[in-house]
Amino acid sequence: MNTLLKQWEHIFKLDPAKEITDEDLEKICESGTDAIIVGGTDNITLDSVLDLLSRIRRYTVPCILEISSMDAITPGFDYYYIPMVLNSKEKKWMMDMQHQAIKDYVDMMEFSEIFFEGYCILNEDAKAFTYTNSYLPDEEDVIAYAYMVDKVFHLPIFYLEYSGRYGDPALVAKVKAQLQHATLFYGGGIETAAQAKEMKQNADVIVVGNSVYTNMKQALQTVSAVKE
Ligand SMILES: CC(C)=CCC/C(C)=C/CC/C(C)=C/CC/C(C)=C/CC/C(C)=C/CC/C(C)=C/CC/C(C)=C/COP(=O)(O)OP(=O)(O)O
Ligand SMILES: O=P(O)(O)OC[C@@H](O)CO
Ligand SMILES: [Mg+2]
Repeated sequence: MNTLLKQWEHIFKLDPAKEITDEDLEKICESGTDAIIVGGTDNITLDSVLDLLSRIRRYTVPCILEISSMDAITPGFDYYYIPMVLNSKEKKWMMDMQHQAIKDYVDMMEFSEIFFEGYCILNEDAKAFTYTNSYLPDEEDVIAYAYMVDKVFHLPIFYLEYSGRYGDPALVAKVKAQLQHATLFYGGGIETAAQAKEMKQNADVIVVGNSVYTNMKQALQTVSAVKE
């Protein structure tokens, strides 16, 4: 277990398919956030990942590649996060893509840098939801997935993903109560300091993505909101 995971509270997720100016990137990297995840669902190319990586590397903030495509895997990141989508209706998004990638990359995999994430995608309008052919689980399903991540698969991360929409704080609290080992990531629709604070009351780590591209000033305020 990487002890950093237990210390982190706030992460920005930057999408290589979206534009960000050098000035805004500097503000994000120097914001006091604990790490930057590079990731998104579609149009992720090796060139765009490498470009963003080299720009983030001007700063000391830890940089993680969240792998969504086999075409955009590259060395040079501090850590690699690998999603496994628990509520996909297709086994390939939970098991088969990861299985094939391990066959292809096993000789290059440094397991102390690689973290598998049990993903539960709860926003039907998120690209990742459609892309992975997921279904909408009810509360009992979500709690059971949390149990499986924590006690069956022993994954380091359970990721409650509402990408693009602010989620249900009460459900986050129930999931948190279920977890003894896994670190709980919450991501989705966090735009304000108040929302960041509310979700951080139960999630171990909050992830802020889209608001970097829609309201930078507010996005930056989410860092101090969880670290006060
Ligand atoms: C060369 C080298 C040193 C390699 C290092 C070794 C290494 C790390 C090898 C990798 C091994 C491995 C097991 C790879 C896995 C490969 C893979 C493609 C797995 C499938 C992942 C997956 C389930 C993808 C589906 C999409 C998804 C869940 C993406 C997660 C990110 C996410 C949810 C983004 C937000 O999406 P959304 O908001 O809906 O959309 P946009 O932001 O784009 O609008
Ligand atoms: O883009 P937002 O809605 O902030 O979500 C963050 C992250 O969980 C996306 O994978
Ligand atoms: Mg997004």
